[in-house]
Amino acid sequence: MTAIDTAAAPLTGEGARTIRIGTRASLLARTQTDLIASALTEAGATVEIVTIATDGDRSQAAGTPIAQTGVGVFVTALRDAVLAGDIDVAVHSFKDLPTASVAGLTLAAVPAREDPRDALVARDGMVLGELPPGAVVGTGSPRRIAQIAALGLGLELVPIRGNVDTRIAKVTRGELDAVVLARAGLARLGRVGEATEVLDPLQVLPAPAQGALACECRADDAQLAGFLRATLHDESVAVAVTAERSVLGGLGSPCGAPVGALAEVVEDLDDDGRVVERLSLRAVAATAEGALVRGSATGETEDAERIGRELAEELLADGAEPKGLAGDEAQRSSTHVAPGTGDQPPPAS
Ligand SMILES: NCc1[nH]cc(CCC(=O)O)c1CC(=O)O
Repeated sequence: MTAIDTAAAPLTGEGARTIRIGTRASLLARTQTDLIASALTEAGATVEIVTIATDGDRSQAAGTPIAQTGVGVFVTALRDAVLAGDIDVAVHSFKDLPTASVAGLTLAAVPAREDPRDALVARDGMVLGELPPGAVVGTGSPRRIAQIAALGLGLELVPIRGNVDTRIAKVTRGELDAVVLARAGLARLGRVGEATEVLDPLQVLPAPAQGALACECRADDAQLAGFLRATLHDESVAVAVTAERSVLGGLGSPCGAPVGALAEVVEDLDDDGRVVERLSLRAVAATAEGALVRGSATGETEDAERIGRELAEELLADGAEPKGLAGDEAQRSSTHVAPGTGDQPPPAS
């Protein structure tokens, strides 16, 4: 790790240092990074966007199946660039981050979240319930597969990868009857109008942290971390995402396992009729047989981590598989996570 003298120059005003923000090359990643860059510029900072080609992007371009590209490929290159001092900030889709923290990096800000739900893009404007039995639905995510299969609609679920545009094009071209995607990706790309249904979390819970972003910087760059937090951070989102990811961690599952979780900070009345914030959390996990177990919990916002972990314990007691197979959508890499091996790094998704 290179030691960098960052404290000398201010972040705004006369003689300000330029904040270099790293992004993956995909249109969605660049759009998300632009959003963050605009907010920082608005706050008076000078920013530069640096595109980092990740191993995942390179192998995708070369046509390598995701199962051979290893874990965390979409995240590691960005993190390495921050640690090396090539960039100052990494903007990630939060749901792609492994639950383990990385030495030398700090999660400086969790910005406002997009609608976290999943969306269906189907031919002829259909919703899930209108698709005929045998209709072919593209999704490589074990979480989506488990929950959609459980609806008992007789749909054929087929693996699919690629960016948002590639996936929707398979429906437009008639190769698939429908695809399931994160609504947040569609919204950020200005294509939410192409969704034919937004899936009800009562039926399909989104991936932990879906729709949220994570802004990381070097842990020793306290000046920047403080600025990112002051400018971008949304504490309610951070609390919700903490609870959701704690379910994943509590199950011992890598991100991308067949685990759904959705938390919200809601207003409630305490015993004296005062308005208080409370955390509400729902989660779903698959059993080894592919059945679903569901649970929910509420509590104090400051207990987010414990609430998530305890809900995970309940799900385990109800038969949830302790370690699901890896891979939410593009990150599918089930060949990398052998059941029972406890010491592998968690794959990203
Ligand atoms: N696993 C890939 C991935 N990571 C983040 C998003 C979408 C944006 C988000 O969830 O914040 C997607 C695509 C998808 O699931 O459709």
